[in-house]
Amino acid sequence: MASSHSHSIADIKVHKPFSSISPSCRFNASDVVLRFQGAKVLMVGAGGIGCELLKTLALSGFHDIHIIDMDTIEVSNLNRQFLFRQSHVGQSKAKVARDAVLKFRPDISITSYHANVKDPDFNVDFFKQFSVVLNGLDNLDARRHVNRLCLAADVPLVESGTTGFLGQVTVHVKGKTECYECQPKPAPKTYPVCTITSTPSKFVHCIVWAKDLLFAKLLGDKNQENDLNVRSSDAASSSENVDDVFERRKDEDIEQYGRKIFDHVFGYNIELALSNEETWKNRYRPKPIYSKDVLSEELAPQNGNVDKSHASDDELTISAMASLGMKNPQDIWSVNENSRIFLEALRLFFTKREKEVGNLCFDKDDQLAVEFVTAAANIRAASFGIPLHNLFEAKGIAGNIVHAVATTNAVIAGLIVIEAIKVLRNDIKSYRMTYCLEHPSRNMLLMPVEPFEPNKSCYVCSETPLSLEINTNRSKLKDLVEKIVKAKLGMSLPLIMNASSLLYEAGDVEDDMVAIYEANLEKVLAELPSPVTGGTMLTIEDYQQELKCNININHREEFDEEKEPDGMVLSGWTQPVSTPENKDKPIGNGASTSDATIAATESEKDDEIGIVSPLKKRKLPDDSDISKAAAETKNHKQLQVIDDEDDLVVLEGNLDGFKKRRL
Ligand SMILES: Nc1ncnc2c1ncn2[C@@H]1O[C@H](COP(=O)(O)OP(=O)(O)OP(=O)(O)O)[C@@H](O)[C@H]1O
Ligand SMILES: [Zn+2]
Repeated sequence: MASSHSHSIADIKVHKPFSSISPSCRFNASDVVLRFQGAKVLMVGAGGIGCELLKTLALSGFHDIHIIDMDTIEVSNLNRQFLFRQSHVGQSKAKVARDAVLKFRPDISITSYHANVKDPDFNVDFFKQFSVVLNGLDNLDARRHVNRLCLAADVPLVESGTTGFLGQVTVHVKGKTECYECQPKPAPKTYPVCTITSTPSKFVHCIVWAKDLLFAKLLGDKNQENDLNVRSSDAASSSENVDDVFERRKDEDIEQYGRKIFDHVFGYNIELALSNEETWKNRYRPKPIYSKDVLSEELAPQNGNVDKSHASDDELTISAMASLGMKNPQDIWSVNENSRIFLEALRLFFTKREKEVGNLCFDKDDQLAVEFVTAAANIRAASFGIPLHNLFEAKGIAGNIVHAVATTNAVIAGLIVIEAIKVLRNDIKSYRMTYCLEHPSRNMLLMPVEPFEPNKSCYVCSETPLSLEINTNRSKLKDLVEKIVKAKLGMSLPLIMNASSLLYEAGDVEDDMVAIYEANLEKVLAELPSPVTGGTMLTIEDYQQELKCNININHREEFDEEKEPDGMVLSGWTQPVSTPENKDKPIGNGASTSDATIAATESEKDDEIGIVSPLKKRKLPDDSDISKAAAETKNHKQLQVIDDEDDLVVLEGNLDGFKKRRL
């Protein structure tokens, strides 16, 4: 490798893989190699992006890579997580990924951790040992956690995400660029409970009802609050405790029980709802459906006539479709077929998976659960005049599935490594956040944008994020409240890692007082949306009514949709914030879709994730910026697409004299 760098050649160990990418790279090669050798890299996530990333890092000359992933390999990962094979199913992703890469790069060091990155072992000191952290995660919660640890440890973070054809890579360096949380990340779309329980108008509403209410009520934790019966319990006669309907009596035949549930939720509840004329003045009036109307007694006799020979005893393969001889997940079932699947799935849960009943959570990889939810959603859809969907579609909606595209992951992994190299070179001026687009924009498929500066009012990375005004004359109380609020709102970096346990100094305040304030504050703070996006006044009173303190929180700016560029809306990452449907509801923390609120990401065809056109550009480079960026990356391999032709064309090498290569 030709180099005029001042290090002696003996210092420079040139690695074949690196030399193979270096000719088109404007980095000073020897400098980078040296840094690579000393660089200790932490990767979080060994999934779709992670597998690509580990391979690219290893082939780019990185020598010391640590990788954390909490998952084991599933069959559904094999189509794109190419380091894994069928025989690895059930094994640790981090470990198998490590072993696979060591086979072709035996001379490097890869350390794997089969663990949750939120484990306390991965603390600030652990993070401090790394030169850069690279995220290949799939959820907001873990991303936030890593962001905060990187800030606390002062280690640069390269963050990434993909959804189908869309992808994003961003660089977060404390004090230099915005942190991952400088811009609030909107929560998954939520639906008002009444839309779900009473007035569904889209298939996704029926799916949410079937999954989060009916499935949860019949098969999940009985102690969880559940709005399934919200309407009927309002109107129910006092003679019947409606909750008893869902309990299976000891002597009750499973077929009888299934029909009782069916008639209650699809028949009786709809009739009750219809009794409120006001609701239906401007709406489609739903039709009650009773089992006797859609199923003849012979079709589903008391003891069942189904062919059970198909049903396997392996939990995740027990299938109502198999047991009814229905094979194609892309067939749309009739109401009769949906009703048979509904009853059969319920029967199979209560007979073959009895032990799990009461503990089940919906899982898109659980065949029987998907069948049950598909059937229940379809019967409800039929009742409300909503078009029925097949199992494949219903599964996609229920599991918020946007099919992963392996190529996007590979492109994003490459970009992560490019940014990591810039970070190691401390080449701040050339940091870019890069968007991978579904359709080329201004002839570009990859859209580089200069990173933002830190948001001065970001409550995570700025020094004085929230102003607290505490009106109390007892300074100890003031301290305590401040600490608790800090811990709860995540304002102080090391403390937020312990958000669940409140921090106070022993001896400051008496224990019983602390307990009282804790309880009271927990309650108040729990109501705060997080991240906070609107002005809120907290009033905290202690139980003894002796003290009163008001906390006035000056919130950072509201999320500005205008700043988000076209089409860059990633599930669980960057999404539009509010829709008329949910604008009155507080925005949750987006970390989970399984909490008490009914949440789902809209993924119906007519409203697909990622195609959000009304949004304006964020801080896109103007044409001169683009040519500047192009000039800066002149010698890089460029991946671009010409959009005036249908064929995908890759521009290779230097942009001045590029040659087109047809794919
Ligand atoms: N808190 C966490 N600690 C460690 N690893 C995590 C954490 N959260 C997510 N991950 C890992 O991040 C990876 C994300 O990869 P990816 O987006 O490809 O998801 P997947 O679970 O492999 O695939 P899919 O969800 O599409 O079936 C997963 O392997 C997951 O285990
Ligand atoms: Zn920030």
